[in-house]
Amino acid sequence: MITMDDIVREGHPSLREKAEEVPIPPSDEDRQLLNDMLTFIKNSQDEKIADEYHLRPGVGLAATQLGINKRMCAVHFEDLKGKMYSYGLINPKIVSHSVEQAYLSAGEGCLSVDRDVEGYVPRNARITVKAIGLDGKELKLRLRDYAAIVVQHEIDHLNGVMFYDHINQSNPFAIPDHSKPIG
Ligand SMILES: O=C(O)C[C@@H](Cc1ccccc1)[C@H](O)SCc1ccccc1
Ligand code: NI
Repeated sequence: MITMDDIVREGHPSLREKAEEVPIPPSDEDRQLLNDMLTFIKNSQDEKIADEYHLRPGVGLAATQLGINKRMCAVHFEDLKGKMYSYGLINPKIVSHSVEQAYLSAGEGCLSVDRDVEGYVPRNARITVKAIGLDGKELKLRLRDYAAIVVQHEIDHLNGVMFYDHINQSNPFAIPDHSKPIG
């Protein structure tokens, strides 16, 4: 079972590495790891389990946050309209995106960052992602707003990018052009 002890924190080199593509078809070991990552996120959202194992609630997790240099991430969340997203993504790739940007009004956090970092994180408002799913089949996701933000946060982790890299350092709450607040 993955717990917070398995999640590397700021300063760990894995968070700044570009992760390696996963060989396709994914091995049973890789699929098991990705399933364990998805289970961690679900557990982190279960009050009883999260309390018992001291899990920080999360909506996504990337393999690089476990110190594992593989292009895999998992997401499990409801968007602001109540639509459920629950995916293990292998070799995810953003194949197209909107010019329009979006940012979470509350800013972002990270399970690998044990501090609050204030400021807006501008991201693409709409993205199309291609990946291999947990079942080993190709999948294509068209995501917008909150869902697009979560998946971009995770794909960033696979490229060694942290959410605060996107924050305007001279004015963290500057509203980027062509961007809209979410939440
Ligand atoms: O560190 C991670 O990758 C997991 C993040 C993902 C994330 C944070 C902010 C915005 C989009 C994605 C954790 O989920 S941070 C904690 C959290 C929990 C619920 C909702 C938002 C953020
Ligand atoms: Ni993160």
